[in-house]
Amino acid sequence: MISTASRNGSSATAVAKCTASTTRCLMTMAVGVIVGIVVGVVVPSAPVVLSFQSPRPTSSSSLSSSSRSRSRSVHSLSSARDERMRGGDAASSSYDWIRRDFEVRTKNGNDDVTAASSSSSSSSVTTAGEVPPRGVGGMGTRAPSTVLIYDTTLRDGTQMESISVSCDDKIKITRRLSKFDIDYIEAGWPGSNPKDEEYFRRARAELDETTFSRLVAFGSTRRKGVRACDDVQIRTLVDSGAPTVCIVAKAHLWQVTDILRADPNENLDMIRDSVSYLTSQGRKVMVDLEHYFDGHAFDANYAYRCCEAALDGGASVLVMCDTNGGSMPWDVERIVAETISRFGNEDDDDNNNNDRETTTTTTTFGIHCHNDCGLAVANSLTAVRAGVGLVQGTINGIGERTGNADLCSIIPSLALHCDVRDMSCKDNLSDVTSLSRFIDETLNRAPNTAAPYVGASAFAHKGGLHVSAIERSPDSYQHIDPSRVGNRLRVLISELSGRQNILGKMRSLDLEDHHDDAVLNERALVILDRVKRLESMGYTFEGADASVELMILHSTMGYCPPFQVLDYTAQVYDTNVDSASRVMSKMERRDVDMASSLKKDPSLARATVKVRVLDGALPHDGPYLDRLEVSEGDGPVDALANALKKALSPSHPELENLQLVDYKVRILDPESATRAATRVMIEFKDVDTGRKWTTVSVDRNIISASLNALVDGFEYALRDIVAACVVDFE
Ligand SMILES: CC(=O)SCCNC(=O)CCNC(=O)[C@H](O)C(C)(C)COP(=O)(O)OP(=O)(O)OC[C@H]1O[C@@H](n2cnc3c(N)ncnc32)[C@H](O)[C@@H]1OP(=O)(O)O
Ligand SMILES: CC(C)C(=O)C(=O)O
Repeated sequence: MISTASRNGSSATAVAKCTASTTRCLMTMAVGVIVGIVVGVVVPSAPVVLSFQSPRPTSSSSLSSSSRSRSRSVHSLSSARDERMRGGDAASSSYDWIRRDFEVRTKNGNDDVTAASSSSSSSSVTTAGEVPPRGVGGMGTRAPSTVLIYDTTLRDGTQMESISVSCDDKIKITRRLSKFDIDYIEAGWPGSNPKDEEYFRRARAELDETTFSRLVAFGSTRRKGVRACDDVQIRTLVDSGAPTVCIVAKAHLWQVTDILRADPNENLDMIRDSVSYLTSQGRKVMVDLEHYFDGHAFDANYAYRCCEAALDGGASVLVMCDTNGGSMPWDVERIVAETISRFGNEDDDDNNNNDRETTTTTTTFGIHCHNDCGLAVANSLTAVRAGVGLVQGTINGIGERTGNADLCSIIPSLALHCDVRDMSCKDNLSDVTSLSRFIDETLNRAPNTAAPYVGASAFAHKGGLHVSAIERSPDSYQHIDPSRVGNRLRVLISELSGRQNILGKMRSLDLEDHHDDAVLNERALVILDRVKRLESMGYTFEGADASVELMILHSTMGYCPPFQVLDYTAQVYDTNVDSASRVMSKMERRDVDMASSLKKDPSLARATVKVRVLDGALPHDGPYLDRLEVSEGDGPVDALANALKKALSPSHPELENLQLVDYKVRILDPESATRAATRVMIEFKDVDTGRKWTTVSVDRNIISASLNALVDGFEYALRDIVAACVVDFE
């Protein structure tokens, strides 16, 4: 009932004989290897057999002996080209990305970016080797020297679409924020739901006198017509046990009359009574003045009366909120400055009392911004410049609608670009990237790779001109040293790369097997040319570091891949055929197929893989063995991966730790329908070390593209062995 066919690759004979001296090169003959594949989908009366021949793409093929000699003969290239290559002054550049990072700054005895910029800002002339000033710095005279950070990830953050956090995760996040020395953690609204009530019960034990952060319970002013002491919601705030409570109060006259539908004076009473009752219960009270900026524009006097009511009640922090996120930075600056000059303590140097332990006397002003115009961070920093001493925000900027001000941008900006001297979490700045990723991970969100400071792309350099410049000084295209926020510089390889992208990558891999710059340059140009050509065919290398690394390894003298696929077959069986040959309806058939694929029936696909594999220890003149294995799987790619692992593991048991974690397929020219070129990207993980890497391959045959991406992934897993080969060679 099942019929299949296989076809041996012609390469088997091409590499059949090898002596010890030729062993080194044997595995490098992958170019031109023809592998055969058969995909057979069998139905009872009419077996269908599709067969393809697909050469292994040359992206990860090794440098053949002829191409090696090409690499050796680069000195003979035209002198004009040599000149161009040498123009890069490669001999004098160390290109040691991380270690040399900001060497210039430390050489000048100045390790502080802010100080560097402000201290030298009067001079516009720099001498060679000096990092020029950024031009502006500091926050002006009204900015306080101390800024308190108030995190509302667990309250406003959870008001974002698609975010929901369990009580356990809330506790986990609280611990992590406290470890970062966040001053205040607003963790929920105990009057809102049982989960938040439970959270406060449990969190009391977590955040006690010994922990740095102060826990805040959030709520609102009392309801109309109810005494504060009788208001159920206010009661839950007290019962939460949180030492600090923050209540939202309407500060916009129109919102009061038309939305809350309260008398303006009653709203003032609601604010005053609520604050006063909560302070009488021993709580430190903060008031979030909702719609403050719009309310100020509508009727500044009423907005001020709301401030007065809160102060009368004994509030210690007044937070001005840009609730709808529509305020411009200049309006924020003006309104904050006007408010602080009206209510701030003129005798206080900072116009603010930013002592987080204070419960009465002078007032701290705070800011809470939403990101509806993409200005939440700018508005928050502007408010600090105008005098506020407490900034509310969330990790990664999550929050209602388009989110809140992102503390992962605000904290580093205050620490590195402004004159804020005193901020509790400043000493933990290098932990901010890890904090950001922890929150995304816990909330099950895909990280924003372009996030300032903490995103994976925040210090990733792609354009050739940029990379060539940062080779001379990372300052040329970076506003800070990434390590200050726990991030790292990355160089991406793509069709927009220049020679320096490749050279940088080669050096970062420590594969400088040749000390002649001209040879390295030429090799970089060959690889660059190849990258550009392959990307024009649909490859994309910037997300496939492992394939890039292998391409470089394959161009390195002395490199021999640890194995080579000689041929393979992949077969797909249809075991759901009704033996009585009953004709099934389309729907019926689909149900049967779906049921069996969900059962994960491993006999649905079968693959064979024949490999020539380096067996034994280094140096690499150990024996090469041919091994043929067959495996089944949930589909042809799964079966191929299993067969490959089975064939290689006896020689390389470390491959048992290899796990496929992602498999992405993209059709590149959909107009070609089923003939379309397919890009396959596979992500692998070493379960032992947790390390991940991604490979890419493109082919019109999806099975072939998949196999090639698999081969790269397996070869990459063995790169330490092959890297040792390279060093051994010279
Ligand atoms: C700008 C902000 O982000 S504020 C925080 C917003 N966050 C949330 O709303 C999340 C948690 N919310 C909840 O769980 C619920 O909405 C609750 C428990 C607070 C209230 O639920 P309910 O009692 O069913 O009321 P509902 O949500 O339908 O309406 C809100 C009520 O609060 C009133 N209200 C709104 N703001 C205030 C305020 N500052 N002070 C007093 N009452 C207020 C509204 O007028 C309305 O009362 P009304 O219908 O009598 O006029
Ligand atoms: C409750 C306050 C702080 C709020 O979320 C807002 O006004 O946006």
